[in-house]
Amino acid sequence: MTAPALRDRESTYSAISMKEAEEIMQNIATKMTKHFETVDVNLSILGKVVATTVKSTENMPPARVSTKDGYAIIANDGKRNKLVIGVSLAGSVYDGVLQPGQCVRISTGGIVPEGSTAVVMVEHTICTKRTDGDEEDEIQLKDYISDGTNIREPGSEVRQGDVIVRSGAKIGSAELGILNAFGIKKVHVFKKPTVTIISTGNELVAPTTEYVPLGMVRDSNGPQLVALFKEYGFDVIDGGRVSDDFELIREKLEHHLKTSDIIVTTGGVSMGEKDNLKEVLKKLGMEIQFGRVMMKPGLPCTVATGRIKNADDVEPLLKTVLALPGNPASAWVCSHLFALPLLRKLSGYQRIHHTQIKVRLAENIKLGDRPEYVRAHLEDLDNEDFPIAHVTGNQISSNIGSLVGAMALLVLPKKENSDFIRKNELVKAMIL
Ligand SMILES: Nc1nc2c(c(=O)[nH]1)N[C@H]1C(S)=C(S)[C@@H](COP(=O)(O)OP(=O)(O)OC[C@H]3O[C@@H](n4cnc5c(N)ncnc54)[C@H](O)[C@@H]3O)O[C@H]1N2
Ligand code: MOO
Repeated sequence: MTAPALRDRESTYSAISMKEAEEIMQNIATKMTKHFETVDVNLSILGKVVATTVKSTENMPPARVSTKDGYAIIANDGKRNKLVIGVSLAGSVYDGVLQPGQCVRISTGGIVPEGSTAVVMVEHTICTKRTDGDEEDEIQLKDYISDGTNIREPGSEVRQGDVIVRSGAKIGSAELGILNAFGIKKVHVFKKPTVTIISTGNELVAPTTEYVPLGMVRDSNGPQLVALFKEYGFDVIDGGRVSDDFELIREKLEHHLKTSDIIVTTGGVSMGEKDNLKEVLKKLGMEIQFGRVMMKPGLPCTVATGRIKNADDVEPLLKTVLALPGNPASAWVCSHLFALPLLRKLSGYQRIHHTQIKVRLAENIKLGDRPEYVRAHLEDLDNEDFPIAHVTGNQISSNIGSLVGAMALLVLPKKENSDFIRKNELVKAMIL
């Protein structure tokens, strides 16, 4: 480690624009290996992305099915009175053949018997004869109906061989539903990448610490980021805390690089005399892709890549370390802007960035000398076309309170002609 008096007095990393940083991340995402797996169709696959298109193996519906409770009839037999000759309820099939002047009582989902051409709703009939007071013998149609009424034809919804879930689709309730409807037992999906979270800093103590000595800080970044990536459905390893010691950080990173695709660290990336992360990454043979980004919060946000051999991999794989600033708001915002899109891309998602909408400012906001991602709470008002954005308090990067209740990141430019962006102006917001 360099002695304080000999350290660089200017950062050796020029601050690149957000656009450049995003392009570099895109490039990394393209180069990193995607993993695949074949999994059983059950609830645990929610959120995974399908890698091989799934086609139906049968027609839906498989046979002619009634869409109403009523009577299967021959529509054009010219007879309004029909003899009730049997029953076809959902789950039990009438296997005779219908003749003119006959009908079969049928329920929604019941198989329409052979010979029948339509189903008349019970509401459109009168019972004209009954046995023992309760068994229907004959019904009368109030009106004639046409052929095909209230019948789902075989394959009318999905034909055998049709695509039911396309490659690239994220499995949600609808996809899980249709896979079950067709009895698909296994699907080939993108394997979710593994991300490890590590907090660095001599000052860190366990979040459960009751009396925190002066100068020490409870580690909130660790649990916060573990929770963030879990919230978005990724496989997260909690790598715990490590002091600012160069060797200890190196050992911890080396250990976790073997089992993770991505590591997110917090702390130790700025100009402090204990800010070792960039040097450790270089020592591990990784290439720093960028070391500062012209953004607030998150100026010293650092990303490095390197080919690392997994214990069981023959070929070394490209791994990425996102070394994020220790300030809680910086770590959280940079995780949203850089880590989540990368994780999504590796998981096979088509849309990797947060949705952007326009929102109306509830107050004046002072612009800074860097483009800024301001945390905001959104309110929907009946008489307003756009959601109203309320800033979540003091936006200093150390203010963890600014993250609570944040539903969006307002994308604000740096100050040019005006120091302020005014109340009621429309600005872009990333929905979280
Ligand atoms: N001379 C300069 N100083 C600083 C610069 C600069 O350009 N020149 N940049 C500032 C900016 S911007 C940021 S952001 C911070 C980032 O610093 P580091 O990444 O090196 O972070 P640390 O110094 O380790 O920590 C900053 C702050 O955050 C607290 N922290 C750290 N880890 C955690 C954690 N796991 N849980 C909760 N809080 C944490 C830490 O105690 C510090 O208060 O640097 C500026 N300085
Ligand atoms: O870039 Mo830092 O996150 O402003 O304090």
